[in-house]
Amino acid sequence: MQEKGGSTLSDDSRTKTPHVLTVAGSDSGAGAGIQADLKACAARRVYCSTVITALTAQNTVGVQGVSNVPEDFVAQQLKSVLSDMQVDVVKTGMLPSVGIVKTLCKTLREFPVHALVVDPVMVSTSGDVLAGPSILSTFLEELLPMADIITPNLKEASALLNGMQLETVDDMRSAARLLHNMGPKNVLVKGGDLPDSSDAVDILYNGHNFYELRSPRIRTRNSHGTGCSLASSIAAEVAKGYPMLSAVKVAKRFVETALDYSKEIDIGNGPQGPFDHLLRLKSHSQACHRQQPFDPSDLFLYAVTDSRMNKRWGRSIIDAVKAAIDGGATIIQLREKDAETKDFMESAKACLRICHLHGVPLLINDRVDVAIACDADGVHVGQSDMPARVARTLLGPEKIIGVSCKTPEQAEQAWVDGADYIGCGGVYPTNTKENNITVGLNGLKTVCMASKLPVVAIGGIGVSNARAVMEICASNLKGVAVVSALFDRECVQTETRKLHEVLLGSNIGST
Ligand SMILES: Nc1ncnc2c1ncn2[C@@H]1O[C@H](COP(=O)(O)OP(=O)(O)OP(=O)(O)O)[C@@H](O)[C@H]1O
Ligand SMILES: Cc1ncc(CO)c(N)n1
Ligand SMILES: [Mg+2]
Repeated sequence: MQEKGGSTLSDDSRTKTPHVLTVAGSDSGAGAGIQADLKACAARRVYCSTVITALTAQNTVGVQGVSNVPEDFVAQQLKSVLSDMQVDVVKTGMLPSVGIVKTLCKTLREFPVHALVVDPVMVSTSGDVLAGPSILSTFLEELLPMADIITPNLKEASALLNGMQLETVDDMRSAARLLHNMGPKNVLVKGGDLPDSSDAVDILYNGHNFYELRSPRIRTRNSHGTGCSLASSIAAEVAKGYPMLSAVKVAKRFVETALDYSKEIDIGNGPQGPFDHLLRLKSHSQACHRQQPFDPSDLFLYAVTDSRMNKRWGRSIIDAVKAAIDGGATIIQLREKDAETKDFMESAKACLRICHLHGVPLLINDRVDVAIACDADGVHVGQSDMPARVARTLLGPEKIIGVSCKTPEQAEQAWVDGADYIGCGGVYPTNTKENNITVGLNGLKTVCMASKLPVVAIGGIGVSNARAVMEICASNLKGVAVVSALFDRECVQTETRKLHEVLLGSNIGST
């Protein structure tokens, strides 16, 4: 065992994080270059270090300026990274001078890596020159023979082949074969710019077989940086250990998915906008749905729907939610144990619109997938559902997570796992849950005292006993959660209103 930074991990027990080093130019608009590489690697879950070869002043209109990084400073960056970090794959983008290409090749001979992905960037889609023809011979003589794959677009393939005309998929095949003769193990000729093609067609050639990779062409303005992102994603998959053909297929599918997700993004006034690698950006109207972070006072009157009760009373889940909100419910949880997933998603989306219109948060019971798919405000999980810590990594920091707890130990775990509140019960016996152990008012009080989180009481609570529950006088008991007392009744709105009045008269209502 070796002492390392205070820990006693031996070297072979350190897990290896796949690592791509990108050697490329900065794009100030952040759609392409280093910035695209970082985002693509993050999206593909691979660590990415960066050696910057040039700064470009660039936006969605074009490239307004270029300033090369001095060759010896590129060398210094390369050495800093490669001498310390375990890089699996080097990916190159903009290499603006012969000196920089030579420096890179020399350093790679000194610090060999598992694979080299070369995106022979020369001209941006806007038509601006990023690496002039003077570098062609160094590319051909030194860099290409070291590459595991090169990924030229049509113009770049043509430039590397002395101006050969490339207009059809057959031309792309010929180009791939000729480029392969120059030494790289694989050649991917990208057809993003192929005229009149309803598909995005790329040709991969490994010296033995041709693979025609097709995906539907996404109709979008936001395709700036597709080339850089594709090459980085290939590097990321190779760094994980995938063979080249799988890596290219996954990378292409990734670019396609991100382009499709990003169709509506509106950044910049030029002809080619950036896309969203992380599939996370939202439009302003979507982002405004629910501005407030979780407020524990929302737990005041917590209505939990029940599909069987709705069926018994012949009401839709949407009508049930509407009536509860009209009666004064302050938060809604959809608990649909029997619904088909597709129906559940549709109803959840409709309920979400209603809840947001009234500023009421909507949580989904148990089904983290449904919560993510319809962008609900959060989830409520039980002790045998997905652990709150896992739900938190899936849902992100801003969503609400509640956990059912009966004991102080469970309440402590919910806190450690990053939950926002706990639901404690059953306080009283209930027929909503079979074989449910009742904790009683004493159990509720014990959990409240032990919990660092706000608590909502649940189980057999209604108009007749809500006051007694609130009178246990725990400052973190913020409200009551109810199912039958609202939804197993003729008029949901009336029952909710009655309960609301009782709660207002209790000590939390008055504080
Ligand atoms: N509209 C589109 N829909 C789907 N896939 C696309 C689209 N445009 C490009 N692609 C794919 O994206 C990848 C990059 O191809 P492209 O030919 O655009 O590279 P490039 O010109 O080097 O990119 P850049 O715009 O960064 O310079 C390829 O796999 C290509 O098939
Ligand atoms: C910095 C940089 N690298 C690569 C490209 C090619 O998309 C670009 N436009 N800018
Ligand atoms: Mg292009």
